[in-house]
Amino acid sequence: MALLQTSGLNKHFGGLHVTNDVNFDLQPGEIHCLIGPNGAGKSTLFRLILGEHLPSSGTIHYDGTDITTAKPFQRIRKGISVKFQVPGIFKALKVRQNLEIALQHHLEGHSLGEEIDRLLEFLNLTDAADQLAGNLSHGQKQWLEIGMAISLKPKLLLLDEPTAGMTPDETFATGEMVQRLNADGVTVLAVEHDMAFVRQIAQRVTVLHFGRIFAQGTIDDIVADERVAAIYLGEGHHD
Ligand SMILES: Nc1ncnc2c1ncn2[C@@H]1O[C@H](COP(=O)(O)OP(=O)(O)OP(=O)(O)O)[C@@H](O)[C@H]1O
Repeated sequence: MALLQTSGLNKHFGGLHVTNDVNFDLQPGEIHCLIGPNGAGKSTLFRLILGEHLPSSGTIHYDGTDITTAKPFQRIRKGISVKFQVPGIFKALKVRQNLEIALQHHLEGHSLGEEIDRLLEFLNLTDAADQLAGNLSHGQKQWLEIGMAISLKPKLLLLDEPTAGMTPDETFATGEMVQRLNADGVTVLAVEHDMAFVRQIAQRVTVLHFGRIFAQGTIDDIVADERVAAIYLGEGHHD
């Protein structure tokens, strides 16, 4: 059974039909990348899954229950977590303190310290633990964001362009991080423009175009699909 399934999902903003009859599934344990030209409706589909938008019609099932109208916090409680592009870290606090805030609701004392150390190591941030978060490099800030998002031990992690603005080395390290998370059982859905990163992590790729699922398959299927190449033609580089 799918971990997440959207059925006949539609979203209109006034006269604009941004999500168009989307039947999209995520299988438990997969890393899935969502790609498509600018304005294809990727962010809108994310926000529908998170409950930040409600669909105009259609349903969303997650982990055996209908969450179509569930509030965002109810979805978070069910194990859906997100890392957006816009930083949500506390820049004036140390890296360690940021993780402490994220973790303190469900851990305390000794186990809190241990979990922070484990997360710091996982995020390649052990050496930066006592730096102010605002002084981290761009890539390190994104990793701290990922740390905040995974502190709740989600079943499903949504990543919105996780490598935007990163150096190739940071991008590759992020891919390894996502793969380690996935090896721990986390299902991942990433919106991403960097095809090298998509190739590194994706087990399955969905292409959205004008709000519809245009193609789906492995990265090799997608790269070999001339129809997919055609929809990107004429589009400037996006990053
Ligand atoms: N709240 C909103 N109100 C009105 N129109 C919206 C709203 N959110 C998105 N749109 C429109 O829906 C379309 C799809 O936007 P969306 O951000 O989902 O695309 P995207 O594939 O994520 O694009 P990008 O790759 O540029 O981030 C765009 O035309 C956008 O202007």
